[in-house]
Amino acid sequence: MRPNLVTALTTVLCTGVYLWFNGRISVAFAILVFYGFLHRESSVKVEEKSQLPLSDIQEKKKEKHTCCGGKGGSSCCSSKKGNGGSGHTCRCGSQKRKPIETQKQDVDSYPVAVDFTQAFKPEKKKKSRQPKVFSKSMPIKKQSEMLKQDNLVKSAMTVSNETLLNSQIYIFYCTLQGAAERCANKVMAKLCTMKELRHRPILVNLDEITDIDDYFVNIPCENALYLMVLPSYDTDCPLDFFLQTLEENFYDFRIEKYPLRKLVGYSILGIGDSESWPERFCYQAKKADHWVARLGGRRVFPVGEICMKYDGENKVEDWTNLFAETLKDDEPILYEYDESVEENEGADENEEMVDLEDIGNSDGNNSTEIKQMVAENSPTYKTLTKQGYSVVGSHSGVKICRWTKNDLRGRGSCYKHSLFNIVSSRCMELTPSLACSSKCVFCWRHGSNPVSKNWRWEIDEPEYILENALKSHYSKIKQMRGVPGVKAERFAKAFQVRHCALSLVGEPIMYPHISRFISLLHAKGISSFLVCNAQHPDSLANICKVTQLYVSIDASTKSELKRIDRPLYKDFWERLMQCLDILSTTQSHQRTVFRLTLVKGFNMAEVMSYADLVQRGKPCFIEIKGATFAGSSDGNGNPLTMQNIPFYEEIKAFVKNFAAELQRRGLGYDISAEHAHSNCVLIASTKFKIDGEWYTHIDFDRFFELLENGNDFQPLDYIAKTPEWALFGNGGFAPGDTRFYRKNKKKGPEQAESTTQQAVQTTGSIEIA
Ligand SMILES: Cc1cc2nc3c(=O)[nH]c(=O)nc-3n(C[C@H](O)[C@H](O)[C@H](O)COP(=O)(O)O)c2cc1C
Ligand code: SF4
Repeated sequence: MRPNLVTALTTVLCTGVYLWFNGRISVAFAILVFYGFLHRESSVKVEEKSQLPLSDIQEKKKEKHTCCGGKGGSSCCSSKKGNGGSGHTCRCGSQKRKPIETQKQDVDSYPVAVDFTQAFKPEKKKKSRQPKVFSKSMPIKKQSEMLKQDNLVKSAMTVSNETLLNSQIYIFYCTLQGAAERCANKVMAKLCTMKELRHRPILVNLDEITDIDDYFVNIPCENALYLMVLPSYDTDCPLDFFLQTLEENFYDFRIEKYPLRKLVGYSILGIGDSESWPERFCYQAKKADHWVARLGGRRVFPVGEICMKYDGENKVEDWTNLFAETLKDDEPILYEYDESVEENEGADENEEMVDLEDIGNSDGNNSTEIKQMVAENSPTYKTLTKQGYSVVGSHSGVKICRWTKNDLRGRGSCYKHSLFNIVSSRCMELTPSLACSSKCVFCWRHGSNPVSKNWRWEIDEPEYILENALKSHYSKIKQMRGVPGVKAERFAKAFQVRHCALSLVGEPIMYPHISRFISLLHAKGISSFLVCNAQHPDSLANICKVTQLYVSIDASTKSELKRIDRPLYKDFWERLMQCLDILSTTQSHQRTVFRLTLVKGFNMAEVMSYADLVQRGKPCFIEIKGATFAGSSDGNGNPLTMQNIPFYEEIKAFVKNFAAELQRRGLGYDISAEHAHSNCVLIASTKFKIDGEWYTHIDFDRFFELLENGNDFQPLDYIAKTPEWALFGNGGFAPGDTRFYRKNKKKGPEQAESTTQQAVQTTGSIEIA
């Protein structure tokens, strides 16, 4: 039964009963009319409800019980008619509703979907837009910790713990042609006139620094401020190594993240040539600026970019004056680095990951990306050619050594003749890599040849190098025909090279195709003497058969080796140890030689630790030679003076001690041969002493025979007897040659030795073959 019918029947029944008991007709009529009115209202509502779907009905029921949370609106507990109602107060805390028109405007101006999930969380503190200012009292260490935590490394305001005027300014420069040095001196002169500066600036040639990390990982003092005067070169230059080191330090996980944060600040003055290199104008100064900032440096003055072509020095003066003014201002500085440089880094990294062998096989299209080691228009090229080198291709060099010239004139061969039977007039001195991974103090390099840990240049094919090296060598030999005293027979034979000393300068084993190159030499009947610096164990382990394999042992302890070789690798000592192990295992089939170059005051003190190295590497021979003078210490990064050059007597004393120590340990070595003229003595394994006679010489014909046979062979398989004149105690000068003495020098054994000393020293040259 429908509810309104029941109500109607009940109403009519009640009205009838009321009239039965004498009720008044007018009242009964009024009741019926009132009922009729109510019935009509409720029927409309029931009709409306019956037209809604069930879900909507349930929704409406829910709405009824929802609290508005104090916001008001259609679901408000106080609202009777939803959105249609107006003007009443919400009991659950809602404010008075706004008129509909105002509501409409608000809806338009808010996001359509509002996320209330955060609405009841505690309100977040708004991020301050003010840059952070580190107060002076905050220690630097704490600053850097804060920066790490806050990730606030790209941009922040900084002040230093020290005033700029109280800083110790270091003016670094790097130069090839002298302009940067002149500018650095100018800056120095200006700063020295500043009375407010409390410390006199210090001028430092970047190329003379033994270890860049001494300044760019560790800081020399607490109040250091760096100013760098840097040129740019689009060819290889020493600055490449500096920049590479900064970058490597940034990515080196062993190094504290922001080592240069300890600086009071830094600024860079770039010099270049905007007319000739518009695209790359001052690019290396900008790169240095980027990496110093990435390493935590605080730029106190913008990078100078000065074109030196016109009026450069005056512009440098203007920049310096502004820089000097800035030193008087200790206001906070915004720390930032240039992110655009970083964006390109990915590309660079990918380039570096290109397989070296692939580079060699490429069609040359990479030339825009991969530089030439020594490009024809580079300052290095000019320096090398001035010094008599012929640059072959882009990374190899040949030079006729002075012993080759001497031998052509019948004045004696180099020490390798008396020690091993190499004839100097038939020897070509060559390097397939002018670059090196060390900066030895006795090297001729004068700070201009490329340095790098690994190969990162274009690669020339071995065939090309050999063909052109021989051409260059022969053309230099040809020039000798007019020299007085040249012996016709030796001159003719000199056009058939029989030996190749792979040393000269640089590090030959860095050349990626070194084994192929050696095999080409052998195919032409040229014996190979490969000298390596014991820093590339992987290449050493893979090297092919060599006539004689040298490893330079320039010092016997880690600290001495660091001081004398100035190696680029941080793990240089471990690398040396690995190389020694390779010599005594994988490469024990080779005729191996330790080469010691003795430098007084650097590496002559210890024989015990040298003996340790011999015990480990078990070489066939130990060649001990006094260093020769490579020029003054004046500006070329070479700290040696004449005081560091040992006399032959000192060399002999060292060798005797050394041999005695080896014998005391029962290692089976003894002194065998010498070449007094070169301050050189040979200690050999007693395996090469057969029936009481030394066999340190090489039978070259036999060596090639064995190679051709293709079977494995050992050093003892191609030995020859050491001639009498070469044995230790006999001087090592070959009969048939005429000893040449300089004017006003007396003859005789003792005098001859000291004359040698003088002759070698006055030439200022260095024989490292
Ligand atoms: C081979 C060569 C390459 C150069 N490459 C650039 C270059 O890429 N960008 C630049 O701004 N200047 C370049 N320069 C100009 C030198 O940076 C400029 O002459 C500078 O003053 C040399 O400084 P230095 O005399 O101290 O070596 C180059 C100069 C030479 C000789
Ligand atoms: S010094 Fe070296 S390059 Fe010169 S002749 Fe001797 S081995 Fe050859």
